[in-house]
Formats: sequence, C-alpha cells, structure tokens
Amino acid sequence: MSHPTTLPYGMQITAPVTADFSQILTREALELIAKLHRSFEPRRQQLLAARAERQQRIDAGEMPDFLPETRHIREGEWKISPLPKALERRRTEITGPVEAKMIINAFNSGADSYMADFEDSNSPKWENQIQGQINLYKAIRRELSFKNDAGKEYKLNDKIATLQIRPRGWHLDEKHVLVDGQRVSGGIFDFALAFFHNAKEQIAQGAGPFYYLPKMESHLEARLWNDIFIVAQNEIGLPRGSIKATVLIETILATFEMEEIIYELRDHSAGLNAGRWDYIFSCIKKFKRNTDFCLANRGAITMEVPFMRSYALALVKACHKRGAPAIGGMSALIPIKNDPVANEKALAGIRHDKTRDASDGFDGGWVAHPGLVAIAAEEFQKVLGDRPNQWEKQRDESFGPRDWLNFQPEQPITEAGVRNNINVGIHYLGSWLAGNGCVPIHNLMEDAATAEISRSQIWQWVVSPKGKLDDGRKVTADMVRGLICEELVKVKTTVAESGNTTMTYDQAAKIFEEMSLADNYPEFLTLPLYEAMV
Ligand SMILES: CC(=O)SCCNC(=O)CCNC(=O)[C@H](O)C(C)(C)COP(=O)(O)OP(=O)(O)OC[C@H]1O[C@@H](n2cnc3c(N)ncnc32)[C@H](O)[C@@H]1OP(=O)(O)O
Ligand SMILES: O=CC(=O)O
Ligand SMILES: [Mg+2]
Repeated sequence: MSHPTTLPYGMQITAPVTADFSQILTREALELIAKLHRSFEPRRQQLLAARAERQQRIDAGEMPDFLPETRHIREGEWKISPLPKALERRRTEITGPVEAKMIINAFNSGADSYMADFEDSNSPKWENQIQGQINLYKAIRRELSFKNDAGKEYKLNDKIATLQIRPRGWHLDEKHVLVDGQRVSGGIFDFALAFFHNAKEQIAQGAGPFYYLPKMESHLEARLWNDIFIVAQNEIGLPRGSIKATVLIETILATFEMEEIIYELRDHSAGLNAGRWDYIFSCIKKFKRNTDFCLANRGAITMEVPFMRSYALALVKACHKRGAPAIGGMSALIPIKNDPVANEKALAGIRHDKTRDASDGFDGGWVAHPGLVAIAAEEFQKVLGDRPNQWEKQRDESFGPRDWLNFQPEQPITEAGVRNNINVGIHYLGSWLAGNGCVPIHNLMEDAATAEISRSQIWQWVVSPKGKLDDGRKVTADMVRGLICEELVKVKTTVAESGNTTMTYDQAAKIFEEMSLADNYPEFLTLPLYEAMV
C-alpha cells in the first residue's frame, strides 16, 4: 500500500492510495477531516446512542409527538437566510451514483439540478467513494470526459445542471480512515473532501457549495451538521452561510421536528425534500414492536395513503412558512425498454406523481433517469408557469400525530408480495456487494432505501400477529427460508442472463435471511453489508 501523501498526525488509511487517489487525499484535505473528526465525533456518537435509547422507549410503547421545549421555534416568526439565484429554480432534480458516465449524463440531462449521490444509490466501496470525488472534482472544472467500450465519447454540455452533493448518513463510518484509532464518519469524510476541494471554485462559478443531508432523526442531528458547516467554512476562509443544504425528511421522527431542523440550519438551509422510500422504511423500523402496526405489500404504500400524504403536505407547509424550498421525492418508476405499452404506463405514473406534487405546492421533484426529466418539467410548468418556484404558496392545514401515525393500509399481504420483497432484496444486496448501489429490478429503480423496505417488511410480517397472507396463512420464518431458496435461483438466472457475475448472490441471500429473520432487528442493512464488503 503506498501513501504518496504524508498523513496528518494520528491518521491512518487502511486502503490503497494510488497516485490518482492522492490528488484528492491531499494532506490539507485530510487535515480538515481530522479536525472535524476530533471536534465532532463525540457528538455523533452521542446522537447515535440517543437514537438507540429513543428506539427502546418506542419499543416500550412511547409514541412520538411535538417537542414541548421547541414550541417557541414552531410558533416564532423567522425565515431562512436568502438563497442564491442558483437555487431558486429546482423544478427537476436528477439523482444518481457518482460514476463518470452517469455524472456527465446527469449534468447534461436538462434537469435544473443534479444530486450527486454518495448515499442511497451508491455502494460505498473505497474505490467508488474516492473515484466519485475525483469525478466530481473534474466535472466542476469541466475536465470530466468518458469513453465507453463502443468508443462513444461523453463530454459536459455548455449548460449543465446545478450540482448538489449527498454525503453518507450519520450511522455510516468510513472504515478505511482512522483518526486516533477511531473510524471517521462517512458523512464527514464525503462532505469534507468535496467541500475542501471544490467550494471556492463553485462559489467563483456562482453555484455551490450545495449539499443534501440524509436520514436525520432530530433537530440536534441537524445542529451537528450546522456546526460542522461553520467550522469548515472558517477553516477555508469562507463566510458563514456560503454552504446551502437541503435536508431529506425521510424518518418519521424528523417529521415531528421539521421546523426545528430548518431553524437549526437557517443560515445554511435550502429547504427540505420528502424522501419517501427511507420514510416508509423508518415507519416500519420505529414501530416494529407495536403489535397493532403492520403495513400491506410494498406496492400498496403509495404517496396517496393518508400517513404519506399528510407528511408530504406538512413538509410543504413547514418549508413555505419559513421561505424555504419544498422538493418532492422520487417515484421508483423508470423508462421500460422493449415494451411500449408498459413504458407508457410507467411514464403516466411519473406524470401523475409530479402533477400531484406540483399541485400540492412542491417547488420541484426528483427523477431517477434522464428520460424522465422532460415529463417532470412539463408537469411543474403547468402549475408554476413562468415562476421559478412557488415558495409563496402557503398551506393552512394542521397536521400531527393523528395523521402521521395513522398507518394504513394493512392489507393486502400476498405470497407474491413476500416473494417480491425477497427477490428484490437479494438482487439488490448482491449488486451492492459487487459495487453497484442502484439497480433496475422488475422495471423499478431499487436502491438502499427501497431494499430496506423489502427486508423490514419480511421481518415485520414474520413477527407481527397481523402478518397474514390474504389466503389466511401466517408468514413464518420457515416460509421465508423456503422462498429465499426459490427466489435466489430466479435472481441468479436473471443476473446471469443480463451478462453479470452471480458471485456475490449466495452471500447476499445469507445476509438477507439474517437481516429479515434476526430476533434483534438490525438497524440498517448497510451496516453489516459494509463490514462484509471487501
Ligand atoms: C430512495 C432514493 O434515495 S432515490 C435517489 C437514489 N436513486 C437514484 O439516484 C436512481 C439513479 N438511477 C439509476 O441509477 C438508473 O437510472 C437505474 C439503475 C435505475 C436504471 O439504470 P439503467 O438500466 O442503466 O438505465 P438505462 O439503460 O435506461 O439508461 C439509459 C441511459 O441513461 C443513463 N442514466 C440512467 N439513469 C441515470 C441517472 N440517474 N443519471 C445519469 N444518467 C443516467 C444511463 O447511464 C444510460 O446512459 P447511456 O445511454 O449513455 O449508456
Ligand atoms: O432518499 C430518498 C428516499 O426516498 O429515501
Ligand atoms: Mg433516502
């Protein structure tokens, strides 16, 4: 293992640092990571411990509600700091993993914004993380190009989307980088590298540095990011408020603290996004021990069921009250090749999703694929016309626990639904272990968040007395084990037919079984997966 860079005092890197990688892993950038680690790691650990303690209280029957101690924030008059022009128009935001071709395609897609993803759609192999940083560094400087095996060349257009970057969540470490013998936070690592190398260049270009912050469960977790931003800006000599960040509301607990989260980040806030897939996962995870709680097949949990709809509307309300953008989430539908009828249906589904979000007051929404940008743009255009956004649209409903904790529907749960969760879960885990964090499966986009739903539903259907199929059979561990064997064969056949190796799929099935049948529900799928990853 070579280390072209002299490492800061107390730092170790346990993965290869090639000559290419050392362009990003520079001494100065690593100093920032070490500084942020020493300043904030104890707080990250306290907040993770607080999550675990709160989960124990919820397991024992406590239900979430608004915090009495932050009432003055919810009732006070305040707004976020003004946003730069580059963030005024976000009708279409494309997202995707940080590989060179996809970065170029996303920037060129015609979307207003591009969220480069080190999180749900990315498998955090060392090579993916560092190569992703190199790719973004080059793209920001218009130096990124790519040639595929057929010789097709990819280059950035003159007009490209505004970049936002999503680092990993608080629960994930970067296991290859240690400071004083401790692993650093994956989120701090991703943020600090991107920020250190690019923030000044982005400011010179008039757009950035902008981030997306995932999977938070409380306003105190948002305060941690805010404090990190303050130190990072100071360290490189940028004024406070140079950074702007959009928080994904994708946990049920964060819904009770939406205004507090915006408040904590108010100098750095670029609003909220409705991260629907992790949100569903979070609802299952948080109330998994409640025998009254059991959701139907994944396909039945749409944005239109009451608990999802009330959360989405409350998010628009919270944002616009505070002068902040409200960005819609992502439909898992993607264009379908070689089946025009199915493709039409998928595109109609996207149109429906974006029409609803635009009419509800969202200022824009996410798409998974360049082929969906124009449709999303058309639907927002119909509602917004010439306005870049609809921040002025105020909603006046009151939402609270009665709406957000009304977890329906509970049926149908079907054998096809059980099989689908198993099939998708194994397929996704196998791809992730092979280094690919976003996969089309059965014509839907699948990523870490959707895979979490699949394994959590299996866990819940086995444990909950309500986990019964529509034909009366109880979902049991034995039933699931049998179906895992059958679905593994199908997954391997599909993967082999698509020309990919099936090497990681037996391990994927084993991990899926452990994760969906363990007595103690594992908090995140990606935690054991990351340890298993070589
Ligand atoms: C829950 C959440 O967190 S949602 C956010 C995280 N999820 C995402 O970001 C989804 C990102 N999307 C993707 O990774 C892909 O669209 C997939 C895996 C779903 C489907 O990928 P594919 O099957 O390769 O799509 P397809 O073959 O139709 O792609 C056509 C072209 O569009 C490109 N493309 C597809 N999706 C994207 C994207 N999101 N960004 C940039 N380019 C893309 C492909 O690279 C391909 O390019 P090429 O023609 O130059 O070779
Ligand atoms: O990150 C987005 C989600 O839906 O999860
Ligand atoms: Mg998510």
